[in-house]
Amino acid sequence: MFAGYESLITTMALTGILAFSFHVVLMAGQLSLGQAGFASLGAYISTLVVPETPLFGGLSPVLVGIPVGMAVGATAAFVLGLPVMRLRGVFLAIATIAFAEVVRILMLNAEWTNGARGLRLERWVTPELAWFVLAILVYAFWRLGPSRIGRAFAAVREDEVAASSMGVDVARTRMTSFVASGAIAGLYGVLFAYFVRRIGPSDFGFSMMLDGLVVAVVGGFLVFFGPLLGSAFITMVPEVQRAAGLEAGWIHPFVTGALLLVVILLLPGGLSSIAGYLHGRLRRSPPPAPSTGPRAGNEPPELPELPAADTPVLTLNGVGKDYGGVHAVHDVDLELRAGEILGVIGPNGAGKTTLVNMISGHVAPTSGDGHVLGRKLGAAGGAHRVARAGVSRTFQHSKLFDRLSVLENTLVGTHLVSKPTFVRRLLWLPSARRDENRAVSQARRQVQRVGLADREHVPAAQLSYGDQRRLEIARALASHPSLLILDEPAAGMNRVEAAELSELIRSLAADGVTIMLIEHNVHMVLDTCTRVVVLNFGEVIASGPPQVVASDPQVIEAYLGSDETGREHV
Ligand SMILES: Nc1ncnc2c1ncn2[C@@H]1O[C@H](COP(=O)(O)OP(=O)(O)OP(=O)(O)O)[C@@H](O)[C@H]1O
Repeated sequence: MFAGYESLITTMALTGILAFSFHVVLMAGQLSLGQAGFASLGAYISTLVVPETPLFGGLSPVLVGIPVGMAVGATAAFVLGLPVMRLRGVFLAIATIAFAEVVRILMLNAEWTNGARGLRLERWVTPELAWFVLAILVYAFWRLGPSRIGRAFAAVREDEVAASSMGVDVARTRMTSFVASGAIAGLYGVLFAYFVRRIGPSDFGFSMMLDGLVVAVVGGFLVFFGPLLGSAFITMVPEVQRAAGLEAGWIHPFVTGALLLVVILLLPGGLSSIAGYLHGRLRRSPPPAPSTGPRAGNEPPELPELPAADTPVLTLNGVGKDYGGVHAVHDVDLELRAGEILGVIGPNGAGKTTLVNMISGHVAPTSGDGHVLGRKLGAAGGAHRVARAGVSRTFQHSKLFDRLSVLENTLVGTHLVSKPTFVRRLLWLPSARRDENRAVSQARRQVQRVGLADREHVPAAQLSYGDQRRLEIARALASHPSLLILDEPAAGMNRVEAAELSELIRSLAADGVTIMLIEHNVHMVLDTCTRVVVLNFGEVIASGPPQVVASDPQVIEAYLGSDETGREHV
């Protein structure tokens, strides 16, 4: 069927498959290069089980090896992931390269692998089979993108701290993408082995890692068809070279390297981002929501009850946090009851952000104890578990997912109130669409609530500063929090915008949300809050109704009357 081109066509598909094993970790913001090791283990171990004759009905024996190779790759990734998943960036890359090298040396010295001479195998992989497997992968990644786990990958890639405060279990999400990468690399290993007919340890060396990475990066990891484009492009380089009569061996690596450089410098989203750009330009109407979009009559997901008015939401007893010799927060006692709007004010460096970081689980206290929504402060598990208890927050310095749109950012916020959809999306089950629509509906409500409905498809990075603050609030609201912590939400807003924000906060409290507002805009705090706490040098120096606190001489001395803060005075 592909007379004369079988090799080229199969190589293109196999390269695409290899690139997907890099794509899935890049999607979650990780640079792993251990795929050569997973592929090697998958390939060698599958040779122990793949029969030497066709299966019943003439099916390719490699079909037996595929699940084995995938299971081996996934298991190896899981075992390796346990120690290395705590590493980031270049350290993760180095650790995974070391793993691949260890596997290569083991295979080189083992007897059953035939050492450097390698193993001779039958060719059981046809172009049709290779492309069939690649098509399944493309389909799976297409369905993955707008699913709940796909959004979690994107959130972890864009900002791990923000992702965890939306309830995304960052460690688990990173491990999931790593194990998926191992499974796909194992799959590649099996197909590669039964295509080239002879495998040796050197086939799974550094150049294989680089090839896979280059294809994934050149194709682009923000769009599901990136590896497909990348492999088509890179595989064609030697063909074009041959057609042009350029036989020199250095041309291929040179062109590949140059291409990688051009993409990194000029096209960080890879070749597939051009397609995405053209798609956006050609479309007159705004692009659709990342999932199927809500339909008339869509209900938001089932949301848990908020705590009844006046029940304790937060209790702190003598809580403190030291950084070396700095007492960022010292001996703070605080109680917050459902329905309250608590303002926290104080000069720069007073400890406000450290206090909320302890409450939201991003920082562990060094002294004292406390409970937030029934969860012990500083308990193991991290910020995503605090979020699961019902705490949601914004950050002093915006932590938006810059490359995601307004709606996509807010959809990540629905993580805790939506259901996993990936497997059901693969099977095209109507319940997956219904659940996605519910999540979109929940997200849209929050986007509307903060006044960003007309910008829901704009990437977060392109919003004005004030709109970014609003988007952070929408994203925090999407999880239907019992306690909403707003860290300087009015920073950069003008008086009108701040007044609108104040109105929004009051309406949220009227709906039963308990709010903690850290703000330097004292007018706004006094207008909005039911109670105010003043921090100075990490300690509470005043607490009570806004007007009482505002006239406290100690507060005037420490904060309100001090010109050095440069803040608005009462
Ligand atoms: N990670 C850290 N390591 C060392 N010191 C820190 C750290 N985080 C905060 N601090 C110190 O703790 C103190 C309190 O800082 P924090 O950011 O909580 O104050 P803040 O009231 O939020 O200030 P601002 O209004 O400027 O945001 C400051 O002295 C700060 O330098």
